[in-house]
Amino acid sequence: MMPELVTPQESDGEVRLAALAVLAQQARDLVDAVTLTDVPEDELTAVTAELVALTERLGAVRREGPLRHEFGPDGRFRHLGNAVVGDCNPHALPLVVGRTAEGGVRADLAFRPSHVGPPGSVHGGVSAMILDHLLGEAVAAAGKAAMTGTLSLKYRRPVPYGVPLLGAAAVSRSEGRKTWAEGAISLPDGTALVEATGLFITPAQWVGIGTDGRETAEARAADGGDPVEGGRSGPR
Ligand SMILES: CCCCCCCC/C=C\CCCCCCCC(=O)SCCNC(=O)CCNC(=O)[C@H](O)C(C)(C)COP(=O)(O)OP(=O)(O)OC[C@H]1O[C@@H](n2cnc3c(N)ncnc32)[C@H](O)[C@@H]1OP(=O)(O)O
Repeated sequence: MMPELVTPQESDGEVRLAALAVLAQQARDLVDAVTLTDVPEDELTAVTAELVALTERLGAVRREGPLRHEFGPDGRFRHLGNAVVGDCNPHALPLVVGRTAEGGVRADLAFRPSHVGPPGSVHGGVSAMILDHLLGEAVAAAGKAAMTGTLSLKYRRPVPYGVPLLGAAAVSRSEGRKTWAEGAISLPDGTALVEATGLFITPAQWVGIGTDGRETAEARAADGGDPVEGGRSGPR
């Protein structure tokens, strides 16, 4: 039988989303446990059988797609399903990004053993994913809604997992629809492990849309001052 499709609008109360975030965290802990487990084979088989049953229970009612960009109850734009920052996405660290006094962004982070690539250190693609997002957040902090056009990485030293690290990024310049940003993942003492530069491009159809998905004041003025009711929908 086909599972029933439930749209986000029908199912997403804040209490349910909070429960989903707890489930996502448990799933992250499960991934760590799978990555590091050394229990005997029969126990692996028994746990797998239980996980098959749990997977079926969760899949009994499925939504059409991952959680979308939306406005939270505090009026802030959020994306709980995001692969890097989404509290409800088990794939996300999740990264908690804050703004700096200088207009850039920063985030404390610690990679998990499941992020391993080369012996004892984090996969370069995982570092790239984090830096892509941080640079994008820096661009958003500068008021630009944009997507990554190019991303260039300099891997200076192996990135360890399981230890506190710092991610930071800031915009370096902006020209029309193009914005350049740079950033790094560093040890707490400031030693840079991976450095990134990127070009972010505001898609032509996003011109006049702010980083909260709503029409900007400039665009409203150009349109004759009529605000867009409820804002345009964000990227899916
Ligand atoms: C509804 C609004 C809601 C707003 C929401 C804002 C949220 C902010 C909040 C929170 C921050 C979150 C942070 C996220 C961070 C993560 C970001 C990602 O991972 S993004 C996924 C990976 N990137 C893609 O999938 C892009 C795929 N590519 C495209 O969609 C297009 O190619 C795009 C938008 C990059 C360019 O398309 P065109 O049609 O606008 O571009 P054309 O008009 O042809 O070119 C404009 C100029 O840009 C250059 N250009 C175009 N693409 C380029 C590229 N890839 N690299 C370098 N230059 C490029 C061109 O040569 C041209 O330059 P010349 O004006 O001639 O000087």
